[in-house]
Amino acid sequence: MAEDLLKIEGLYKHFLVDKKKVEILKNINLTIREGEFITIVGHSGCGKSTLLKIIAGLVDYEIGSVTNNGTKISGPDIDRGMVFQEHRLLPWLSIQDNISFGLTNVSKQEKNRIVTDIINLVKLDGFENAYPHQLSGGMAQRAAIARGLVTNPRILLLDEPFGALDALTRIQMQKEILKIWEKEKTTMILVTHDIDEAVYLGQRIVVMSARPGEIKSIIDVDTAGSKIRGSADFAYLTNKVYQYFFEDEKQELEYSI
Ligand SMILES: Nc1ncnc2c1ncn2[C@@H]1O[C@H](COP(=O)(O)OP(=O)(O)OP(=O)(O)O)[C@@H](O)[C@H]1O
Repeated sequence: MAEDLLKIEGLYKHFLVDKKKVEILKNINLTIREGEFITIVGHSGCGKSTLLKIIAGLVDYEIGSVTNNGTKISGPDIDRGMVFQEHRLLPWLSIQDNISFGLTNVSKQEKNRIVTDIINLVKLDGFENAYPHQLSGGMAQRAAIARGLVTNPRILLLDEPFGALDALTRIQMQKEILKIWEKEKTTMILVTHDIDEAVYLGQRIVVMSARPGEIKSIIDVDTAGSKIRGSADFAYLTNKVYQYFFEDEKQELEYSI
């Protein structure tokens, strides 16, 4: 059994908007084990990105505790890489320079070796010297994933990484991120509003309520069949998430009839 790595306990978060307190996250409790692939699915605005940013150390919180390997998270660290929906590559740097940007304290030779390996991993060989505008959306997102992985983080946080891609590229990228996860064994936490994606990628699926985001359910994806789109297991799981996802709306609908 893998070790517990990330522990979120009794986490609450609010933002002040127009001097008014807006509750964003409510009593989040979640323990993530080393090497797990966790997907977090929830309605737009339920606080998924905020939760990821708190784990990344980019946003603070009022109540609760978030620890990484027993240490309270108090800011960003190379231990936690992040990939956003937009690739955020620097347009004036080549792909290899973008990827190696965060690599400090290594010799030039070591840097070249690491970047070559990671470029192979994300299948961008031949495009080392290209610039971001010369890549397709999927390729740019692969470069962003490479940049997130280049420091060999223990945890990779993925905030809707495939959200801006067309449906076919998205499916391709989902397959690729699974292969990368299987090879690198990095703990991955991916936020999405796509139920299909959450089921296909996650070993556990965290389903959140609408804002203020609370965890409604954590679903284990434990059969091989559940990774095969079109299988009965896959359909069963997507339906299960769907039920949780639209529970509130169903209730509202029932009340209004
Ligand atoms: N810096 C901020 N200041 C004030 N409010 C914020 C800030 N960041 C986020 N919010 C608000 O917090 C809520 C949750 O935002 P968040 O981006 O975490 O949601 P999300 O679930 O990731 O949504 P989406 O799927 O649409 O990206 C939203 O209502 C948003 O307006």
